Amino acid sequence: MSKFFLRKEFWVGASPSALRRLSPLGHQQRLLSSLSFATFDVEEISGSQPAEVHNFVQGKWTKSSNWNTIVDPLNGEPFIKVADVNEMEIKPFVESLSNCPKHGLHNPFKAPERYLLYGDISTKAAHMLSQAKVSDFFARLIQRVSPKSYQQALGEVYVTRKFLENFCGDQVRFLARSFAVPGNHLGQQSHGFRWPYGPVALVTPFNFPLEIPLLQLMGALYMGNKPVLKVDSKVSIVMDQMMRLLHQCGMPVEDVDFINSDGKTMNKLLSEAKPRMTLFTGSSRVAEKLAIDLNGRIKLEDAGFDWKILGPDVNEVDYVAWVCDQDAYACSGQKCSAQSILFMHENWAKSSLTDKMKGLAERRKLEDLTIGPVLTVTTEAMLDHLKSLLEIRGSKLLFGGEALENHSIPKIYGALKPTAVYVPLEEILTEKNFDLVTKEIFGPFQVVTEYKDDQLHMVLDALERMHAHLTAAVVSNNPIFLQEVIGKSVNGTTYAGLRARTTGAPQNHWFGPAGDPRGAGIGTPEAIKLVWSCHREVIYDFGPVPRGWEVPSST
Ligand SMILES: NC(=O)c1ccc[n+]([C@@H]2O[C@H](COP(=O)([O-])OP(=O)(O)OC[C@H]3O[C@@H](n4cnc5c(N)ncnc54)[C@H](O)[C@@H]3O)[C@@H](O)[C@H]2O)c1
Repeated sequence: MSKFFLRKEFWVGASPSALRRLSPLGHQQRLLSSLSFATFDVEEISGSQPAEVHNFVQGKWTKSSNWNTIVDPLNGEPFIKVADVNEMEIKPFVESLSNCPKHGLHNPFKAPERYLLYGDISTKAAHMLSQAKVSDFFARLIQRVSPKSYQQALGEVYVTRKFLENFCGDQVRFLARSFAVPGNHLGQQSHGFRWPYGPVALVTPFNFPLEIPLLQLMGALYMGNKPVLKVDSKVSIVMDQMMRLLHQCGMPVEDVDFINSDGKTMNKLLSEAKPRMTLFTGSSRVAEKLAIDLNGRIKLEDAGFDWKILGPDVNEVDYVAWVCDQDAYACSGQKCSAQSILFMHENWAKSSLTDKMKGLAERRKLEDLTIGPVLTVTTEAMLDHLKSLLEIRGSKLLFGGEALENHSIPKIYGALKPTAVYVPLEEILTEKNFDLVTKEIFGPFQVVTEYKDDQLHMVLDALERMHAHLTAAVVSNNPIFLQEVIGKSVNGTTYAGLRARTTGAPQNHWFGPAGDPRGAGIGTPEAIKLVWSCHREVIYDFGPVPRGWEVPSST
């Protein structure tokens, strides 16, 4: 994350309440410039003034019989009420989806002007997000529900805006570019088209409340589908506001339904509405269940146990230590691409790398949210995991390993200092320890290990045995080393070279797992086409029938 972000010193030392006021705009200016699409002032959401999140179905905002109360992750105050649809209330959503035919809302033979419409909507939405008061609104809203530093939250808004800019003008129709191949005789030609699935569903997690749902939603719409969107209720307030912005930018109200519910109700909706395709982003546990329930009509972006290998060539130790710190601990480790395990060549182990990583980790503080609440793993669970790892022979705590202090983060969430634990490579590979060591802890937690030249095959064996193949980094400028590691691994998004990282996921490169036919992608034209459209071949065969043609004998 780079220069477009705020100067770092601007944030250092800010108290949580001061942080609320700190943004490029400042509190006063923000109050003066209320936003036409927004239904609240982001700074005013509190226990005494809770914000509401509604559902959107069949062209209208609706409430439901129950409210799900979300607590402020920084102080436990109930601060957001989400209209929670229960299993008896899903009918309008099922009906709405079933109104969309399999051939979609548009395709190359139907309503092609909608490709242009979505180019226009993207232009307008990108323009709105380029306004400082709008990007600040979304960055602050993200921070309130999924606490991360302002730079990280603004980075999410920035990537979203750049994605929209990429699909302005004619770029949406170029996504549906077809190709033709000459046939066997005059009048025959085969054409390959990108075809929508029609009714589709999109389920997304809490950690990127804007970027993941918006990028996938627009991809679905660009290709001619009608999606029902479900975002984790803890953070769905962000897409509630984004839906309103998109409506203002001209998105037809019938095009997207937006539901707030628990996982069980969503599971029922999917089973009843039978979307032709579902994109699921979240844990592997739910992903595998849905794959069965939906008979395989699903694409997945699931868990990440992401690895980084430092090759034998040691260079730029400060830089590599900083990237390790960002990869493991930015967003309190709650990126699916977060560095979960670091394999250091012994040359790096002899350098000052881990000391520098420790120093950088210790700079992180709750005041500026460079470390903060962990929304799906409790402190106790993380400390228990650490304890189990420390029981492995030869393992040791490198740094962290303690709960955060002096905070009001509610007990349902986790609060842990950035933690690294060393486990010997030989021990990682044992049958007894492997699953434990390679368990994804969705928090500020990483395993560190060391290998020698003649142990690279053991590192490669560990990669082969892992279940998730999302992101990876091979930190080396030695092409032979890179060739060896890349050639013997599968991760879908692999960074290679001295500056390699595991996180980042900007809009300009593919992000997604590999090695699984159900694997989805996000961000690029290729990702959109793969996830949100299928291939249809139309073979034109106009004739003429050759002069003098006669009925041949049967074959
Ligand atoms: N691969 C990626 O691109 C990517 C991106 C972000 C997060 N993740 C992964 O997501 C996980 C963290 O998110 P989480 O723990 O909140 O995930 P989760 O699987 O618990 O929840 C994800 C979403 O699924 C919904 N859900 C839960 N059960 C459901 C069911 N039975 N049917 C339908 N929907 C259901 C939830 O309400 C939520 O909206 C981590 O494993 C992380 O690696 C992956």
